[in-house]
Amino acid sequence: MTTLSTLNKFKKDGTKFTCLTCYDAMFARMMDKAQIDTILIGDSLGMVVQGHDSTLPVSVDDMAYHTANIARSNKHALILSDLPFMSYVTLPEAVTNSRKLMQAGAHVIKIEGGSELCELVTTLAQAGTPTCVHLGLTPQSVNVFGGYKIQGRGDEAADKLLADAKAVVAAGAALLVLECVPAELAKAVTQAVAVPVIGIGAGADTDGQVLVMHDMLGMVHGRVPRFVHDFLTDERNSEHSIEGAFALYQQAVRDGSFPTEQHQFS
Ligand SMILES: Nc1nc(=O)c2c([nH]1)NC[C@@H]1CN(c3ccc(C(=O)N[C@@H](CCC(=O)O)C(=O)O)cc3)CN21
Ligand SMILES: CC(C)C(=O)C(=O)O
Ligand SMILES: [Mg+2]
Repeated sequence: MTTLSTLNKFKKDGTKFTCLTCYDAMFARMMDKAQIDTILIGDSLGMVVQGHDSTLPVSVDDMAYHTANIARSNKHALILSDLPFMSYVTLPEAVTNSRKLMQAGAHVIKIEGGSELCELVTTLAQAGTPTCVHLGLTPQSVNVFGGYKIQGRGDEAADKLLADAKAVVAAGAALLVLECVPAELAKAVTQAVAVPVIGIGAGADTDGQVLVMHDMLGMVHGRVPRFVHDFLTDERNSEHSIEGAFALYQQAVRDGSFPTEQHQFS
């Protein structure tokens, strides 16, 4: 069973670990077989499951439903669940909604933002709920960014992201996710904080990697993001099976063959 202690040990050892998004039982069982280290019930389910064009319509009840599906079906992975859009603006709301996801089976609550989350991070940690803070391209702010665009480019933006990362870790964040930031910045953040850092489109030097499951099985709607690799049709997955794709992803992240330079931004 993977715990936060396992991931902290991985960071110390330099053992790279995996995360995949998952929303239902059968895939969760296959991820258990492939020994995927951590699972994220991502609010990306709004796009890949519900058919919306952003993550904004997803509700806390949706997240709790999918979290419970996974918690019943996978006993190996550490389970992270996203608090969805506008469900953690005020402290009381954030606490109520975190409780729903923890009681549905999450082990860690993931929230998007920077140093403005510090008070919430501390409150949840004191109440027994570890947090993962998602920085960089935070999809719940797509309307602020004006699209899904790389973040943290330029000295000022990079300095702000590094300061945000340090602040939330000082406040008690247990994990970080860095999405679509230059690889050099992701490396600097990973070295600057004591907690494990999970990257997507953030280069090979973060402690862990995450992908949306559908993407890594070659099911992409629209343009294929740079950080996606299709592990289903990869020749190393000779049977082109779903379980083989999960196992290959686990192996490729562990042995450092994924991600490569073609999956990152500079
Ligand atoms: N299926 C899926 N995969 C994801 O990775 C994902 C979701 N859905 N939904 C929520 C967010 C949205 N994400 C996205 C979506 C698109 C790009 C994208 O097209 N990125 C461009 C970079 C643009 C730039 O250069 O600034 C790319 O080429 O990767 C990135 C992240 C990541 N998340
Ligand atoms: C892309 C990952 C990190 C995520 O937040 C999601 O799947 O919702
Ligand atoms: Mg998300």
